[in-house]
Amino acid sequence: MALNTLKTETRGRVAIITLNRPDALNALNSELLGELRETMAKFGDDEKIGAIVLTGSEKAFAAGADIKEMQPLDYVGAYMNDFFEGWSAVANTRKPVIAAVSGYALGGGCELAMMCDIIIASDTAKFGQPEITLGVIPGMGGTQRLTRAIGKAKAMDLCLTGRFMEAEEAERSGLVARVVAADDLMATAIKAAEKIAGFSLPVAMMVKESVNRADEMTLAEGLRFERRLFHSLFATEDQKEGMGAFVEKRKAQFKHR
Ligand SMILES: CC(C)(O)CC(=O)SCCNC(=O)CCNC(=O)[C@H](O)C(C)(C)COP(=O)(O)OP(=O)(O)OC[C@H]1O[C@@H](n2cnc3c(N)ncnc32)[C@H](O)[C@@H]1OP(=O)(O)O
Repeated sequence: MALNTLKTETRGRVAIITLNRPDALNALNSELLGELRETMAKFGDDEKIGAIVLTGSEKAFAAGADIKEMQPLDYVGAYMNDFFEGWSAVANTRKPVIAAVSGYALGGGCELAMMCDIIIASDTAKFGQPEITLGVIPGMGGTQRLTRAIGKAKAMDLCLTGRFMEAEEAERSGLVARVVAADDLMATAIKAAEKIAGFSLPVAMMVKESVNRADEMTLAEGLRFERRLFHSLFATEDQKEGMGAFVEKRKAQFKHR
């Protein structure tokens, strides 16, 4: 498939997807969504890939959904097409995804970063949900995922004022896992992805699934869900290998089985 709005490459077991609409600060349009869905599905199905890094440009991870594409929408059109529902496929990617964020991550850009599992930001990153300035509210999860990530006080502040939050505040608030110098962003994100991809893939996928359940379940349900997944891992070769390697004082060689 020829890609117009993305670039992709693989490095060992890590896939790197770069948003590539430089003239529009990587604004998220339908074409980009289609290509991102296909690419995520392709890497999701590829047994040789253990983790994905999603990034943008130095100036913008993504400056939001494409306002020029949205502007002519009417209510019936938006409702009948369930506009933005397509992003659920990206959020539901089962392999670990790291967002490497530099520059603007606004509106849908911030929401896309929050669909990923770990956000690593450069010290130039700016996060925000400025939809209120356009006469709308966030529509790709901003009011929900941001509130879960940073709490009601900060989420209300960002969504109601539309102000941008610098990387340091984003890390302090719990949105961002790590902040690094801009020059180190990709190396740091790829190194973290390589680390994850070196572990057992089914185990990494179960970690992701179980942590994500914390947002959806009561504590009692979540603890039971986690424990059942834990029990199931004793049926895998990788549990035998991981624990065997520890006991034998050697490095584990996981087979993803
Ligand atoms: C998914 C939802 C429902 O939650 C909704 C959204 O995501 S709504 C969009 C939220 N995002 C925004 O409101 C940010 C819009 N962009 C900006 O405010 C500024 O571009 C900026 C502050 C990020 C950067 O400003 P500046 O450096 O001055 O660059 P510009 O000249 O403004 O932009 C360059 C170029 O990119 C186009 N652009 C930027 N953002 C978008 C966008 N979200 N959609 C479409 N196009 C965008 C901008 O129009 C410029 O292009 P030209 O007009 O020069 O062709």
